[in-house]
Amino acid sequence: MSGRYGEHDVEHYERPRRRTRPRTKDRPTYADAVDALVVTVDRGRFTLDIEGRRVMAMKARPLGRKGVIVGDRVRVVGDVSGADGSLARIVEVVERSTVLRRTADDDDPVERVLVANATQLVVVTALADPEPRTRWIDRALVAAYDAGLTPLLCLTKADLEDPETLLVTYRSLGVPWIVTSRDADRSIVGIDAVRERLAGQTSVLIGQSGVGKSTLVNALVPDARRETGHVNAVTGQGRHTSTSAIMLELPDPDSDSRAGWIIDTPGIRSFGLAHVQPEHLIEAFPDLDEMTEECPRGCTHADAEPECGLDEALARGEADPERVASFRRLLAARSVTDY
Ligand SMILES: Nc1nc2c(ncn2[C@@H]2O[C@H](COP(=O)(O)OP(=O)(O)OP(=O)(O)O)[C@@H](O)[C@H]2O)c(=O)[nH]1
Ligand SMILES: [Zn+2]
Repeated sequence: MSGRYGEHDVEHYERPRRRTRPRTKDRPTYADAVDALVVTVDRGRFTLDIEGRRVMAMKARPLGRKGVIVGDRVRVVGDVSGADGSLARIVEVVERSTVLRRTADDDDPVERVLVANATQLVVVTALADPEPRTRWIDRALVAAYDAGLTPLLCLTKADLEDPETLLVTYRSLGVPWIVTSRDADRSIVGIDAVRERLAGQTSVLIGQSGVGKSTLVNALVPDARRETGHVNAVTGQGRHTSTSAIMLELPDPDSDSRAGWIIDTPGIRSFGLAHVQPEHLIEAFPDLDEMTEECPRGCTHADAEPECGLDEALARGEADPERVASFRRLLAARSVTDY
């Protein structure tokens, strides 16, 4: 740590006030700051990963009201030792490559940015117990496509129900999927395949209550509970963090290194999707997007739109009716409330 960035001179590297959107490049005053990754957020305190160390930090004043969320890559100054009682300061948030967000909805009145820089959204659904809810899956997929994350359907409890019934609904969308089940000895069949799909990725796992998400996380990250310290010894329940997201290292079983990152989302059960624009959603389906070039201005590409290019492509026999129908189902899922 350099004396220049001691405890008390935070103001000295405050940026000129007129610049509202700072870029990462021209910031010579932060030259001594180190790179870190935000792994948890809890009431204004941030747990960072710095070269494998866990370091507590808070926002420095220059950041103002700018949000810092799980998955953010940040620059920090101050005490970055991670020693007990130490506290570093976050002076900068590096531009995010992706942002997973939710609009305010019935469950949560505030629009939130949930997770930064994730690459994959793993939609965990049980094939039975509880019954799969396709509306909910559709909404999760919309959130993934809108955020630019690759979706992965993870279908659990295949020991209770054949996955085929559910898969027919998603095949024409081309959603990648993976199936797990529980063996007689209670081990999870398919966990190695899941691990392979998570390697090299930063994967957000979401699922409704009881689908087996914790079972998966515990199988993938053997010391997940210890690492997060989020399980209350009395109730066995996780303590709620303000973003309800926790970043965990996915160990590589064949080496000491890390295979990827998992972001568990206890408490995130729904997605408000009011922010999703049809024009943006269709970009996740380049073949369909191409067919909408001649659409009337403002066309949402929904069923009832007059002269929608999707209908014209269907009429010419150039579009797969099931794929168009599935895309339109996703479009409609943006605004349903009974999921
Ligand atoms: N039959 C069967 N049961 C499973 C499987 N995976 C998990 N379970 C059971 O399903 C129940 C719910 O699993 P959890 O991992 O706690 O589910 P969760 O999604 O984390 O649910 P919350 O804790 O409410 O968020 C538990 O009783 C598990 O033992 C599976 O592949 N097959
Ligand atoms: Zn259209």
